[in-house]
Amino acid sequence: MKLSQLTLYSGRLLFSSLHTGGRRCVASVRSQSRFAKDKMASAKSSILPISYLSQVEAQNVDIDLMNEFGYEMSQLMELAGLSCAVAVTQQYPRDNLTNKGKVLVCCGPGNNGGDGLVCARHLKLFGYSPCIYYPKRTDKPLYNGLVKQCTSFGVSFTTDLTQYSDYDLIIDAVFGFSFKPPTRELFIPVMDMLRETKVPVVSIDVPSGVDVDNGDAEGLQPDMLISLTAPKFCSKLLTKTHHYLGGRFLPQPLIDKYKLTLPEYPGTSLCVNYPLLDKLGRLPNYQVFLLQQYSLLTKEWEIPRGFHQLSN
Ligand SMILES: NC(=O)C1=CN([C@@H]2O[C@H](COP(=O)(O)OP(=O)(O)OC[C@H]3O[C@@H](n4cnc5c(N)ncnc54)[C@H](OP(=O)(O)O)[C@@H]3O)[C@@H](O)[C@H]2O)[C@H](O)CC1
Ligand SMILES: [K+]
Repeated sequence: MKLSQLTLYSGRLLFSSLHTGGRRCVASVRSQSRFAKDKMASAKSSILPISYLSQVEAQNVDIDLMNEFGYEMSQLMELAGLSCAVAVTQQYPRDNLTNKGKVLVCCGPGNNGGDGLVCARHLKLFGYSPCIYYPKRTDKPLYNGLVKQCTSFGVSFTTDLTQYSDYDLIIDAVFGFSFKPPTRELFIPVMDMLRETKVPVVSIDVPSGVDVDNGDAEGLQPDMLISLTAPKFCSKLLTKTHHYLGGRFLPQPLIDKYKLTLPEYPGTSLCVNYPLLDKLGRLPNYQVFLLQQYSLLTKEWEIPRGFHQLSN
């Protein structure tokens, strides 16, 4: 099945041209296609792409959350790490995985690593078998507590990166939005492993090792990215990556202050699956395909909540 053009307009999913091998599919979209043309002829599309944050903005949002809104870092980290664990269960349900959820969680020295420790604990609670690689531990009460919690929950730790192909998934919680290239020596083995492995890699907040503002076309291209609060500019290069937004803790005044356009979280969800755009601001093909499958399956032509309108 080949979809050659898709337009999202006024909250409805409109197919303007669909080529398919199945007659039933052709018939079922024809009336929608006519509807799409009528609508398009009479109206102008509105554009609501997701907002991106620079490195400095992301750091300022963090500071504002704590200084202006009374959050503690441990609260933010708990919500961030939990949303990552939930997103992983949605994208990679445990029972679909060959080793029933063996996950290597690679944690760095900063808060991104802290998110990884929280995520590992929740994955354990969700029935996965996480194992943590944590080469540079931070001796602060927050991190010592997170390590203790993981140990108490029976999460194991490893210093061995050679057996990575035994895992179903690898979580990249090495560096987040404060990373400054180049990568220092201690982290080169884990960065090499993340780039080379064929095991799906899930990056928390940003793909580790890439320039947060400019990205890196040669850098890590994870299979899944969970952006926290809002995606960072570097994620614009990740057009084949499953993308989720997590960290549901932004108060409206901060959304307004940073002029953020973000998808709505459905109901009580802690994360939302949301497409990243390609360089030209279009949906990448696989996301189009998912939307199309959703519509054909459910016969609903409304965009699932969380998918915003995109321009022509
Ligand atoms: N508001 C939110 O969205 C929240 C996000 N959270 C998560 O926090 C990270 C950002 O955390 P931060 O501690 O500021 O930064 P990092 O985790 O990216 O890493 C900083 C540490 O990494 C070291 N570093 C930096 N560059 C390099 C390098 N090239 N090689 C080796 N090590 C490097 C840095 O060392 P310094 O010596 O330079 O200080 C730090 O040790 C965000 O991305 C989210 O994942 C919060 O959990 C909740 C709120
Ligand atoms: K990361």
